[in-house]
Amino acid sequence: MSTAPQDNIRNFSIVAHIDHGKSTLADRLIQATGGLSDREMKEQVLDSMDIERERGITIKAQTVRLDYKAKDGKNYILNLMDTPGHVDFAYEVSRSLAACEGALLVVDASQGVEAQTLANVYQAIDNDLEILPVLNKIDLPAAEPDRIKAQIEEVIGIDASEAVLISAKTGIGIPDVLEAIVTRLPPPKGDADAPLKAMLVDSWYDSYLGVIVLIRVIDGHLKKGMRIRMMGADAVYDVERVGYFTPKLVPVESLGPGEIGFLTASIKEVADTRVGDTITDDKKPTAEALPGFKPAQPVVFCGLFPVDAADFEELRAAMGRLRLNDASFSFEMESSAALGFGFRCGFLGLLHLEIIQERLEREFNLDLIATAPSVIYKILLTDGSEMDLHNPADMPDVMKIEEIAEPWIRATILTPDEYLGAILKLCQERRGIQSDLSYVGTRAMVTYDLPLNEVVFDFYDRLKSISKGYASFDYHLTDHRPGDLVKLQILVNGEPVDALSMLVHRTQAERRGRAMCEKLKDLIPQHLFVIPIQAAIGGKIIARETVRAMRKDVTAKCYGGDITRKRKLLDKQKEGKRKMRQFGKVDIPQEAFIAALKMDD
Ligand SMILES: Nc1nc2c(ncn2[C@@H]2O[C@H](COP(=O)(O)OP(=O)(O)OP(=O)(O)O)[C@@H](O)[C@H]2O)c(=O)[nH]1
Repeated sequence: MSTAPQDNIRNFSIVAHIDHGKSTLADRLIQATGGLSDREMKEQVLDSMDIERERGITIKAQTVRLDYKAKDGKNYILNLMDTPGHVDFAYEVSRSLAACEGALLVVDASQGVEAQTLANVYQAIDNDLEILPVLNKIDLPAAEPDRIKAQIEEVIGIDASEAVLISAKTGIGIPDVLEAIVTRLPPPKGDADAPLKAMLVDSWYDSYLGVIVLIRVIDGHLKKGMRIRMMGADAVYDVERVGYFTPKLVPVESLGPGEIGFLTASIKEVADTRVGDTITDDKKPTAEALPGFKPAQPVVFCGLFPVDAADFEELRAAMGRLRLNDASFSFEMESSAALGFGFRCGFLGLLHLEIIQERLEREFNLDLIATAPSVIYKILLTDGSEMDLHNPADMPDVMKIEEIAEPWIRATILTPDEYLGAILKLCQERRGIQSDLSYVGTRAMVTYDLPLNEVVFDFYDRLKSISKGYASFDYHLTDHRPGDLVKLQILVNGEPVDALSMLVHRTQAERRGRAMCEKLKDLIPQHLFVIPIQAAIGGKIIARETVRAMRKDVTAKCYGGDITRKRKLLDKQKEGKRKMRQFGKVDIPQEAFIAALKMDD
């Protein structure tokens, strides 16, 4: 089978803010071009994982090849790369964009431009992609296509006069999108006669085929049986299979310039493949490698411990399985006086953390305790050396610390005007420094520099709740800045609970400590003795609450009469017991930890 002429190829991504209809549009395009029969067509085929489907968010970038016969009578190959919309996965967006010539910019015609619309479209513009604006949801009575067109021009600065108007839900405008892809997006321009040069876009583990590598061929041809070299990893493999997805897997003999597809080559682990690496012909290598990507670095850390210590090995195995397909998730063993053996885990952000935790609990049936999330602090010691601190429990003695620096982010928030006051207040409380405020029609766009430490604590939930869900938010890491940071410890019955200790800014310590003590007071069940709960910095107690002693046995009020009721109570206690951890003489229920994680002001 010969490879496709480049003039008939279009490679594109869809960029959008969350919920503006990217997945629905992708489904429609697959359906309209006959990639799957109606029977095979399940809702949102590109979102393959259960959790994605349930939450309606796209996590792993996927690619499908569509065959399209255009009005000019020619057959085209359209490669659609799906991209995730959430800030935690911005890295996956950037690598998908690097493999394309064009992008559909999908904007909800009733909502308009949002924070992630901006973040994603700027990435596409930075990658020199041709942008095709698409206004979705025009079936909604609230749709205002003309106003949103003007908004796109004003805010993003691209021509939106010929934006395609569609409803991905009802199917209106889908044929126009397909025609616009062919007529308005450029074809790839590779050199067919040059040595093979391909970009490694993504890789994942498949239980039948082993590691599957998604690639974009730039120049030359990738053929079955050929010996390839991964230039960055400096490894050599023999190609076993070559093909593409429709989304069904279709094997072919070779892929030519401009094509997107996959290869398998007995690669053992996903960790052996580097996203952005250059793949070339080992016999006739390309002269120059592609610039490559920086690997995605975990920015949020937390401890994950099994509720039942006997599940430790199972947890290790489950994490290993998840990591096979998610190189941005990291874990290493950790032991805590309070929680026993577990793992210190690194994530791209809070959503990533929640998803991994949920998958471990749901797919592997594990009961977990998560400690409060933390960021990476850079500590300068008095002896001149530096260290990265991932876990507050490992903080060196304050006498040895010269300076602690924390990561800062640049956040962009778009909001209807009426919520602006409350949002500015929230950012201010979180030590934010305002850097810009402008208006996009009736909506305010505000830019803040914020310490990431203040954002990992429920910032996003608070933002959503004070704006009734209307504010949108996007951020990127900027730098580390020194701050007056202290270690806040929580003592239960005089014993420090290492899993609850955290680094906080001195100005926030009392508020955080007090809130934590108040929460714990309600969450720790009464015992036969009085339990003091204290928050402390160094040796100094800054807040205190008390759990009063219990007076009598819970079953006493059953007077021994109603035996079923008594048994029920005992069962309930047993169930509760399973989820408890012992701290000295005190049992603390799992909810106390979850509450610490979700701590409100
Ligand atoms: N009325 C209407 N609703 C739509 C249309 N397109 C999508 N939706 C709905 O909007 C919601 C979000 O659509 P998705 O396709 O999941 O959005 P998405 O942008 O892929 O979201 P993420 O995968 O989370 O980034 C769903 O409830 C869709 O049914 C449309 O044209 N009209």
